[in-house]
Amino acid sequence: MAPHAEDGRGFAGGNGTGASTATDLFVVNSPNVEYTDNHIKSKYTYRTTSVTQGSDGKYVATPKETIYDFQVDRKVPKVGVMLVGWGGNNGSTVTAGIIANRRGLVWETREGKRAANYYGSVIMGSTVKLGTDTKTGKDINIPFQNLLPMVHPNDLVIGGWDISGMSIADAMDRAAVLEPTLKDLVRKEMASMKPLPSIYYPDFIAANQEERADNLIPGTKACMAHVEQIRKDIREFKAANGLDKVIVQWTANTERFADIIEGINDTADNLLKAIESGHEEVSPSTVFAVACILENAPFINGSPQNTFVPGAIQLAEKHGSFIGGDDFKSGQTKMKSALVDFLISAGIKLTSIASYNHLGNNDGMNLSSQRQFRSKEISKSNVVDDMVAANTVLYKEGEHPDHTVVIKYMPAVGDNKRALDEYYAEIFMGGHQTISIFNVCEDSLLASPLIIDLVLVTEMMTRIQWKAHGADAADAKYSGFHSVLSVLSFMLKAPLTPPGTPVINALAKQRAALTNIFRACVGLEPENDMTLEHKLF
Ligand SMILES: NC(=O)c1ccc[n+]([C@@H]2O[C@H](COP(=O)([O-])OP(=O)(O)OC[C@H]3O[C@@H](n4cnc5c(N)ncnc54)[C@H](O)[C@@H]3O)[C@@H](O)[C@H]2O)c1
Ligand SMILES: O=P([O-])([O-])O[C@@H]1[C@@H](O)[C@H](O)[C@@H](O)[C@H](O)[C@@H]1O
Repeated sequence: MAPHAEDGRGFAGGNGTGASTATDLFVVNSPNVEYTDNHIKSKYTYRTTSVTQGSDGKYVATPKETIYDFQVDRKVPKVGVMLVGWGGNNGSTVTAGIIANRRGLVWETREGKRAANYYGSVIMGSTVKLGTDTKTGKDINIPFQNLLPMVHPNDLVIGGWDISGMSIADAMDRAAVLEPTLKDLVRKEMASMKPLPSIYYPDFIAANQEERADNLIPGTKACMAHVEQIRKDIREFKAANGLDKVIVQWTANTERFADIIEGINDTADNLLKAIESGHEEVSPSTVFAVACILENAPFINGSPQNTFVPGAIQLAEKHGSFIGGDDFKSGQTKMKSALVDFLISAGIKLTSIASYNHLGNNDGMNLSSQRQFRSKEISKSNVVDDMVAANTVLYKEGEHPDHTVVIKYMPAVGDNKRALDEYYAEIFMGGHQTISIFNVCEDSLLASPLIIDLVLVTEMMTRIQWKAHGADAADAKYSGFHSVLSVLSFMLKAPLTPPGTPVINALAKQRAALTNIFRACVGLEPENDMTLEHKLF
């Protein structure tokens, strides 16, 4: 069958934007779920197990039920996404990809025709189990994008900033990621796309980035004028495109970590004062985060630096703005977060992980600078901590596998990042298992779908509200989720979580959390894979 563009709009109806809504594909038949013109309302019983430990050391496990009311706004808004670093490999590639999907493009390659798709997007390219067919007993799986009334990426309006003034068409050529035949089909549209000037504080990214910095807002350190300019840019982009909301993502270069300094970036008020006073330790990404928080535009950090200093998190909480991060989880780390989960939960004692990769794109060039590499080393190294700590059978308190991360800049391979990993483990009776992986990850083609997923999920979260259910909560008002969107963790290497809450890196758990929170919003139980209906008869 000739390839065709897969935009996942295969269902009739929808909300005018072409995207399907949950009611187009399924309806939940439950006394706990109510559909109105504007909302899906559900009463959801959240079941957990509380554990205490007696003086004898014995655990006591007590099942616990908490009832929530969820409310989902069914109106799919017109959404814009503004990328910081729009002219980069990721920014230009995701832009071309959305245009190609929107237009249903098919292009020639050496292996034959290829059609636009959203492979690599968990929302657009995967399915979730709705339930079991009462007649056949078989699973009924539906596209993830239809679980809730989500924005369709084809409808996203894209813009953004870059310190390089190159048009997005020229940036696409500079990135050298996409086939020439595809580039030719989108070039005209992208040639008219010009990134807005951005802020550039040289000390935060590698010196080798200076030569592309020709599209700048004046000033080389934080100031309120920069915050206000970014806020103005967001407002003007929103107005010019008739948008209902804007989501901002950092896909600009990896910055060095900022020092956390008491009195400077430890609280919201101190951070705002530090920006006003032009403190040199406030990074461009933190300035963007502050601007977005104050403009109530969700801000997602796709890079590993500590953009969200404590003051930024506190400011987001104070304003009820959404933030999320850090660092797209695209290739080597995504594989690691699944493989380590498998090994350790299978009772295999992983004792060392050697992760090496080399790449030749501009990201790699920036990371060839030690301080920027250090940011990436941190985000790539912490991904196993939760899985190790959870298995006290294999690991004593504080014991963990050796873990080395190496990144080398090798221009020749361009965006086709090579990831070489060795996993070494102890197995039964003194044996060892060695797993060696060679993984060519086309960096920007793996990251672009994550940028899309982060927009779609973040936007959906702005339309989900909750309140406690029950008589004593009769006057309770609906609220949004916590400002720090830990639900985004599936797409991120170093998931940011609300202060004091645990970080979950196991990939399967992250996906289950996302799926089951969305299921709860339509009154469906979490997927538990027990399939007792196939065992008890
Ligand atoms: N697979 C992946 O590609 C992947 C995975 C995880 C994280 N990341 C991170 O995503 C980011 C982008 O990756 P990329 O391959 O597109 O890199 P890139 O170097 O091609 O693009 C970064 C862009 O940011 C611009 N820039 C730098 N500082 C800026 C600022 N202050 N304001 C606006 N623009 C600025 C640069 O001019 C460049 O165009 C990097 O930080 C990278 O570490 C990428
Ligand atoms: O996501 P992942 O493949 O583990 O990590 C990748 C690194 O290996 C790579 O060096 C870097 O350039 C990318 O930005 C990305 O962070």
